[in-house]
Amino acid sequence: MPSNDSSPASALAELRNVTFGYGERVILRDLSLKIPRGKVTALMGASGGGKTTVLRLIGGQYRAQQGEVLFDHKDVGRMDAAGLYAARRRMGMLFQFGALFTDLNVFENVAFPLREHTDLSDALVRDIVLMKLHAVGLRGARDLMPSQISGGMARRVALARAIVLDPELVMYDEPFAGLDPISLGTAAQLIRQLNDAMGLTTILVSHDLEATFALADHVIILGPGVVAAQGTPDEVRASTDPLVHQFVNALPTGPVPFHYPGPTVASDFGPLDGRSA
Ligand SMILES: Nc1ncnc2c1ncn2[C@@H]1O[C@H](COP(=O)(O)OP(=O)(O)OP(=O)(O)O)[C@@H](O)[C@H]1O
Repeated sequence: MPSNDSSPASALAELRNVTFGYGERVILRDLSLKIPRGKVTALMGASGGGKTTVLRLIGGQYRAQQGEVLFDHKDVGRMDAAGLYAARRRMGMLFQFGALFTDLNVFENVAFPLREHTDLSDALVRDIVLMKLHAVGLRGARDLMPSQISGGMARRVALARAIVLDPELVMYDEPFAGLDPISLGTAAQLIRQLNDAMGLTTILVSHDLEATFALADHVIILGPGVVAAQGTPDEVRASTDPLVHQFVNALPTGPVPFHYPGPTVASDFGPLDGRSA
């Protein structure tokens, strides 16, 4: 049953006044948000708003230019290589499209993080991999190659791989992209079940409003670089913020601009120097 508890003590990850840009272009401006422990938090918002960037900051792939990115109360941006490696060991990630290694079979794809990060015996690796594959309904598909399974199955293999190290935090970046409705429903149910059965904390970046609102305990809508709304799915749905209204009602017009920022129309289409209009 979804519940909502975002008291400070229960945050597993947190951004405090984070400013981050790629080069000159500022993507996140003084952004603060909390990822409550044990919950499924959906991070949503218009394309390019910085959702994947937030995951990359929590995962330590990038460092904030200002502010703190905390994982279990420690600043990821200040960790040395060993600290970061240890923190990442506690995180599972499924990045966009959850690509599998095409030259490894299903079993070896899921076993990969175990072989990289542990020196467990082959017998133990086999038991853990089969347990995770069982959890996603694919124990019987262990010997198949990625080319022999459907897109929905591949996503479930990627889910099994994301949780194979028994992470505390699992981050899914668009796990539903490109799935048919049945596979999408299965993936959504699995994300919920894995979160609850394994006592995980989940961050889910998704554009699928219906599936995500049905699944999440806590929803954060990012506007351009800031939190536009957060709360339970019902609270966010009821928000009167114009950007949130546009987003949850999938309206083509509103504060989210159609055009990527650039030169004015007049300067792009106006007369060229030396050319007659
Ligand atoms: N490595 C990079 N170098 C330069 N700019 C980048 C890089 N990665 C992302 N960006 C830019 O940063 C902005 C935010 O990107 P990000 O992927 O975090 O957004 P998003 O909200 O996840 O978008 P989407 O929903 O489309 O995946 C985008 O405008 C993107 O073009």
